[in-house]
Amino acid sequence: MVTEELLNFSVASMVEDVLQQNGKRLNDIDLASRKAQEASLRRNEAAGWLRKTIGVVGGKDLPAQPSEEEFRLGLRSGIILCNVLNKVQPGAVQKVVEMPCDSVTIPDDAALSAYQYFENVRNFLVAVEEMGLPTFEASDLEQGGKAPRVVNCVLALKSYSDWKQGGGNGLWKFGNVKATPFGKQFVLKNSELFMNSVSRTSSMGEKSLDRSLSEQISYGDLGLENGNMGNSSSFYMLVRGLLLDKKQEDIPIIVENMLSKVMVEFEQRLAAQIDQIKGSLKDMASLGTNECLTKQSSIEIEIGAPPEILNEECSNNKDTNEGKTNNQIVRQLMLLEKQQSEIKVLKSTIQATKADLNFLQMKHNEEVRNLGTHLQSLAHAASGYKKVLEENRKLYNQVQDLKGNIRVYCRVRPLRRQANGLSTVDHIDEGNITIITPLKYGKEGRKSFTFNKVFGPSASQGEVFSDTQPLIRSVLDGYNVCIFAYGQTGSGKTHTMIGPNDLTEETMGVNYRALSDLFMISEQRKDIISYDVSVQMIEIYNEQVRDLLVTDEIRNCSHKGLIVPDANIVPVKATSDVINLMNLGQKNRAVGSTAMNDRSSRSHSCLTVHVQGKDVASGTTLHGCMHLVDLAGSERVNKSEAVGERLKEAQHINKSLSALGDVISSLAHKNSHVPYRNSKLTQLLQDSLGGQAKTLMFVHMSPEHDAIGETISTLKFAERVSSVELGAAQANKESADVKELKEQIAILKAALARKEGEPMHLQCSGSSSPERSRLRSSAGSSPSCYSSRGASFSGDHKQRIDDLDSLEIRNNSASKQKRQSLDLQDLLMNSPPWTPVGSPGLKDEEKEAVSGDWVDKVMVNKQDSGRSDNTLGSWEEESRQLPDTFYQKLNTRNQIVTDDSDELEATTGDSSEQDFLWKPNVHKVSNSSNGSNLKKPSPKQAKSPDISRSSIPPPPSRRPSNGSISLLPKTGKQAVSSDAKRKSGSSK
Ligand SMILES: Nc1ncnc2c1ncn2[C@@H]1O[C@H](COP(=O)(O)OP(=O)(O)OP(=O)(O)O)[C@@H](O)[C@H]1O
Repeated sequence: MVTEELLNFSVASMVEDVLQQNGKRLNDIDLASRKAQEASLRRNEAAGWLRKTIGVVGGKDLPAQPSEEEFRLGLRSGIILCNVLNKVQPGAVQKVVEMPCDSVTIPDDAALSAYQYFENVRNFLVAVEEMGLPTFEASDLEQGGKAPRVVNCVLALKSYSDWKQGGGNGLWKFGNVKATPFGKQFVLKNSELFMNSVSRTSSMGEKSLDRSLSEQISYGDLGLENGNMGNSSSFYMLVRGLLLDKKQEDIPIIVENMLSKVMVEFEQRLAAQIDQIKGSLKDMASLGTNECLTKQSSIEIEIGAPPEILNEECSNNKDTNEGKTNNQIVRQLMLLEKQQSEIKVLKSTIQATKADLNFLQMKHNEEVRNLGTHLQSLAHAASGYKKVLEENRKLYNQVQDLKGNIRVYCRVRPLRRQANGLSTVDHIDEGNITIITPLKYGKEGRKSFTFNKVFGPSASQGEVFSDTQPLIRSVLDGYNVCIFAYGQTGSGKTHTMIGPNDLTEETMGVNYRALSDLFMISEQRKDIISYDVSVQMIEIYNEQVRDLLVTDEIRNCSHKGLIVPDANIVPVKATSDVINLMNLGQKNRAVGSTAMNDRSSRSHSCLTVHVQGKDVASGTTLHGCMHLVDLAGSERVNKSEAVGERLKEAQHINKSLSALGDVISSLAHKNSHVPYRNSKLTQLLQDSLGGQAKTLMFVHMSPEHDAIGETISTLKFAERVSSVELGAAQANKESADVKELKEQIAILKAALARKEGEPMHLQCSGSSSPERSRLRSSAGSSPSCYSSRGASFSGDHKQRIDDLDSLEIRNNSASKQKRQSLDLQDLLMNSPPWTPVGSPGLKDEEKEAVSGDWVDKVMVNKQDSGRSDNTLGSWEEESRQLPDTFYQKLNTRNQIVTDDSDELEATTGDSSEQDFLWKPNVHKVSNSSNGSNLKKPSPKQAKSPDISRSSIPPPPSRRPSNGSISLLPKTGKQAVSSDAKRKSGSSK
């Protein structure tokens, strides 16, 4: 419904305005032509409708577009009219008199039968009148009659018929005629023509006008109904006033004109109104969506029409852009509304999805928590498993240590670039390595080796060293340790032991790290034990031992063969000292370029670290020694393309390495004879391989395919090495009491010497080769001069002496201890029975002798006293002659708790010649109540070849007859002076 505000005019008032404005002008309209045209159109319409209703045959007498005359003639019989009426309103004319002949053929002037004429037309007019339709006079069908009246009647009937066909609902809008067939109908006579005119206008096909008029009337009706009839009477009066003085025929045209004006006015006002609405809509669009929609719906309510109608109204202005915009806005609003409802749906979907997600997340979190717990338990189990593995490994190593096995760690060098990424290593697993072998080496093309540990190509220097650390601790605990690197040339031995050329803290090798650790631990223990550390560095080059710690030129350590004690032994206080020394040693080392390695070591190098510790509280001393050996690499001379000097070097290297192989093989088979003396290298390593040292071998392998032959033989050799049992290592410790006892012995010796009455230095200088003599004399009786090989050695006596011709390896602390112990034995052997214990009155030089080369002096003294040719019998004899008080003294000291070096066993080997094998723990002199105290040898013991069971040393008869001087460890200067001494001795 359009309110006054929105549609701010009523149809009635508008019509009134138009009528008032235009009423006067209507009179001026020239209606003549229009009247004729109008009459013709109406007639044609009436004729056409009649023909159509009655059919072409029934209406054959009436042309489609008849003239006025033709129209009159066609209808004058009344037959067409009656039949049409009956079609529209069946039974309206009860009886239609048909003409005996075709009415057209009857001439106009021929008189129709009165019956025909009267009956049909009269019946028609009566029926029409009863229907309330406009009628005409029967005479209007006669010549000179008023045909337009007939036309009006027909068109009214048509109008009625249309209304009826449209359903006949409500009022017949043109006449208020009730659609009752025959009842009296009230017809407003005054409006009759007006209505007919309207009907006519409608039937003229002016559809748009008709529709507009209908709508106007509809709206008009609404206006009237709405009570805007305050001026309806004036509107009525106005119309009546306008039409009153008009001829009846002119009225339709006047009304029509008026209506046209009304229409124009109405359209103008409506357009203005729509513009106003559009403005409102634009405002709404600029407002929020919700307000917009609210406003839109309020407008819809007010207008009383759905948006489609509004759209339709707007579409009337299609040609204007504004109309389009309006359409768009409305559409957008609808779209917005639709979107809003969709958004609502989406929101609820999102809410549901969110709830689902929360649930899923909760579940997920729960699962993650469960997994976490599970994982934790797994990790716990895994760490437990790892711990067990680690424990197993430790236990295994402990068992190995107890058995004295040589530990073997395998290290694989990274592939060379030229190898194209093809490695012979299949996989590495803790202590196992599997290599891919050519078919000839194994059925499967795979071969596995087991070692204490295997390091892959990516293992860092730190990782490699970490498993070596416990050994370093052992050195400080008084053990002898040997770490040596073995492997084919170029397999990474020097890299492991020293590091690459460009040394950094990360790339430092075992040597540096070991020394660094040594100092670190000694620093940590300094409140309990004070340590002295000294270093030697030698190399074996072409079967010659050379001192590497010399600043001028590398020199052989001996004029004849090599005597290692002559090598510089340099005290060191800090890692930096060691680094400097090692750098010097490395510089002096024989290195050459081969086809296999740019920086190939052409010698075996050995860095020896001596550690002496003294327990601050108890005074107990310990001696540890560590050999760090970087062997020269084995090489196939054809591969290394060695010629000349290099070839000679290679031959020496290979020879010494094969000698090492022989030694290992003998040890593995527990042969009684081990061929140590076959090379300088095996002599050097004799302590470590045959003694009680803790020995570790780093076996290196090159992963390239062309090295597979060497790799397999290297790994096989390493496996054999790992099977060698050396016996459990023992710490070299001696108590303060033992030390004291030794001092007493020294005093005794000094006293003895004094008693002999000969100045020792004279005897000493009189010796043609004192060192050799000493070595020879002591070799048979004591291992004291064999420094690090100290406690145990095998091989025949002759061999030992021969070994000494060429090599004397600097004694370590353990051997010093042994020597001291054996000095006691010497004393026992050589002291005359009358020698008083603890002879008083030592002179200053005697005291000096005690603290210095007392062993040499004593030995020389003994030798010169003519006892060097002692036989076993005479030695026993002499031993027995020792006063009981001496043994009492020893036993009352009750403190001769010695380590391995004090416990010795002389035994006969399988060889024809008598071997002396010094073994640990055979005899222990202890203060335990039932312990075996040092006793005077019984005659039985003396005779028995099982002298080894006695704590008494081997017979002096084994000693060389000539005098000898055994050298104690000396530091740099001492070594040089000793060397000079030796030289002068030899020249004599
Ligand atoms: N673990 C490693 N990581 C990186 N490079 C390595 C490793 N091992 C060895 N190399 C490199 O391989 C080359 C040969 O190594 P190295 O000189 O140590 O071999 P070698 O066994 O001592 O040889 P030779 O017996 O001929 O003296 C060197 O350039 C070295 O830096």
